[in-house]
Amino acid sequence: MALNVVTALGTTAMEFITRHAAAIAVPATLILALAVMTTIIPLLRRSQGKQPPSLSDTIPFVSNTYQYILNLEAFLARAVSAWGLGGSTFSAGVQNIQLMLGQSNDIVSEPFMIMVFQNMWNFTPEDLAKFATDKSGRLQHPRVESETVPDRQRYWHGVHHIYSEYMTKARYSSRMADKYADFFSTQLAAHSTLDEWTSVSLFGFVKQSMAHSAVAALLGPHVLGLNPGYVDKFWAFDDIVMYIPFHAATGRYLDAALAHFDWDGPEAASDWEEHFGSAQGFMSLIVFALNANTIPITTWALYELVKDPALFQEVRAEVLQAYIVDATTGERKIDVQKLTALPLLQSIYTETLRVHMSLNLTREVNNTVVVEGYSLKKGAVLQAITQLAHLDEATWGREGHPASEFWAHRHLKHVPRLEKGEGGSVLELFMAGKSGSFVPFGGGPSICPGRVFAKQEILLTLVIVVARFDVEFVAWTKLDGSPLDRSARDDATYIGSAAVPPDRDMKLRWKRLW
Ligand code: HEM
Repeated sequence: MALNVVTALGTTAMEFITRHAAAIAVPATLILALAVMTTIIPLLRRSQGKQPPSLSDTIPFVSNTYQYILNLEAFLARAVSAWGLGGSTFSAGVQNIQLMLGQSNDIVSEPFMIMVFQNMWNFTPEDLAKFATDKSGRLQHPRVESETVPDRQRYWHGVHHIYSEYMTKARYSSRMADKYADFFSTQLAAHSTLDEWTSVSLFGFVKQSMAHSAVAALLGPHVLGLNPGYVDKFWAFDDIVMYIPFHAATGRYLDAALAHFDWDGPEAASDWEEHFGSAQGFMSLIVFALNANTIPITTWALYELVKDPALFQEVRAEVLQAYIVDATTGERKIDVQKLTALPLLQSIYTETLRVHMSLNLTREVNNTVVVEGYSLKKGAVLQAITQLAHLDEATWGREGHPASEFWAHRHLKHVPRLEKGEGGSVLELFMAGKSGSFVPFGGGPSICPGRVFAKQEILLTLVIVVARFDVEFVAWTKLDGSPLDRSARDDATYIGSAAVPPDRDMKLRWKRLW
């Protein structure tokens, strides 16, 4: 049962947790153990026995709050084992996830997004009020009760329209991906030498160079020139340390972009313009921090490749097929269409997202719905925990390769070449029947609109490094570069909220081949 029901603040256990955590600074693990033992475990047992609890019994926490006072990593690990997911129990969970993430007016994401706009994105009260009063929904047709709302006051639909018309369209994301590949190649050239070995701290390098290149591709390069240290401010924001300087820096970029942009000129109709970046860049500002997902995922994939030289060579042989030679310039270029069809690379991408994406997808009940006999009333908050779906042993486990571990070949199968009469077999990506168990980008009207670009960005980064560099592992270090004798693990502070970055850096040496 990967559907987690959360009531609003005010349930008894929640009050207990918040009051005691604040007043007597009880260690987080103790509070967690108490919450799990006294409330959650009995509820889980009961729910397995199919006796619907009353709403006042529902699992008592609110993710934002418990993230700060409880040990969410330990809680989720406990939940995975306590639920004992597998077989028919989990297939019920998958249906619940699909129900929750579907295109429905009964279960919606808007109240959660308003909380995010207010707490993370510094929306003015006026703008917040516009979104809060628009009940017409995100879809093209307004909800029945809002049919008279004029189009220009359908703010949610406006945002959704930009996502679907610009962010997810291949025309724009491919243009942005091309720009990204150019910027990233320039970064790589500046941090390596042809035919000579250079030392690099991989995570530190990827954090700077990928963020720099993605920002330049998304918003145009001027944001970086106008704001020295923009990427550092972004990471400080990501740590929720200094978010005001980051918003101020973005504001400076917007002011300058608006001052320089010629709305009547040819740029107004182009796919990519240097002041605004792509047409999607402007509207993507409010969710820019989500770009942080691509960098941890790419870093983990690179860690796996560097740790395993045989896998590195296998991937290199595959990705070289995605390069084409430009007939006019003689330069080698990546064919993005070919890239997204390479089975091993896709399996590694899927596997990295499966293992390291940890987000509690959140929705609110808008009209009463009945789920497996549980009546969920308006205002109840629902969470689908990606980790429960992604780490389910029955769905993902293979002999010698438990679901909790990365395995590059997990999503591949050999398909006979019979139709071509050539004999033998080819490798193909195999995800049949697993879509409900793999939700790194969420679903429904709120599904991540950056997913097309994100995939291109991640795959391009992996291909460029693997094809053009010889790489040797040197040592694991702490994030500040100091020595350490253990390998990287998920940084527990990100569990439940995003793609989880590694808690350690990898020192390596690399040599650029071309
Ligand atoms: C590996 C990379 C990424 C992952 C795993 C990821 C994941 C997600 C998830 C899980 C959501 C919430 C979906 C839901 O509630 O159903 C989301 C929302 C969003 N993402 Fe991404 N994301 C990634 C990259 C990106 C990029 C590169 C962009 C922008 C270019 C982006 C823009 C957004 C936006 C705008 C939303 C909010 C959608 C809304 O208004 O509801 N994401 N993302």
